[in-house]
Amino acid sequence: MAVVAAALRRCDGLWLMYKRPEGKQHGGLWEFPGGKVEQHENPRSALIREIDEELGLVIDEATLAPSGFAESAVTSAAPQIVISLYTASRWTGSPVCHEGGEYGWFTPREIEMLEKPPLDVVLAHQLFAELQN
Ligand SMILES: Nc1nc2c([nH]c(=O)n2[C@H]2C[C@H](O)[C@@H](COP(=O)(O)OP(=O)(O)OP(=O)(O)O)O2)c(=O)[nH]1
Repeated sequence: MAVVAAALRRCDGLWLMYKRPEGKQHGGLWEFPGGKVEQHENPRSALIREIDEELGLVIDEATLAPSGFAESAVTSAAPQIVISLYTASRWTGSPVCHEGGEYGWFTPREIEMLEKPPLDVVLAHQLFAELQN
């Protein structure tokens, strides 16, 4: 299953993380916001839809920059998840959690400490290691 996620960077250098609503898979954990790519969509249009639905932010496709990739193990128990991460530093609007959950703005060091779903741990490592180089 293809999943897309956004690393939203504010001009003061803080990054947005989304806390998934309790009761959902990975409820209460902090992730890079995003969701599943539907059949008729490409990854960027899916991400723009998800960020609008989840947080009410409007992002221009052209400003998204690919910045990470993670995949779950292949097993017979569940479909494999493949997540593509895109960075954005421009959008329109202020975040509002339309689907429950909450959001916060964090430094990379704070994000390392947040409790995250397994693939978001990988994405955070990749993103912040790349930025330090
Ligand atoms: N971000 C993230 N998602 C993961 C991980 N592992 C894993 O199975 N997923 C799954 C959970 C969801 O099925 C999907 C992310 O899509 P989503 O955010 O739209 O999920 P959701 O439960 O809100 O969607 P829905 O079924 O309610 O439509 O990826 C992980 O480590 N990080």
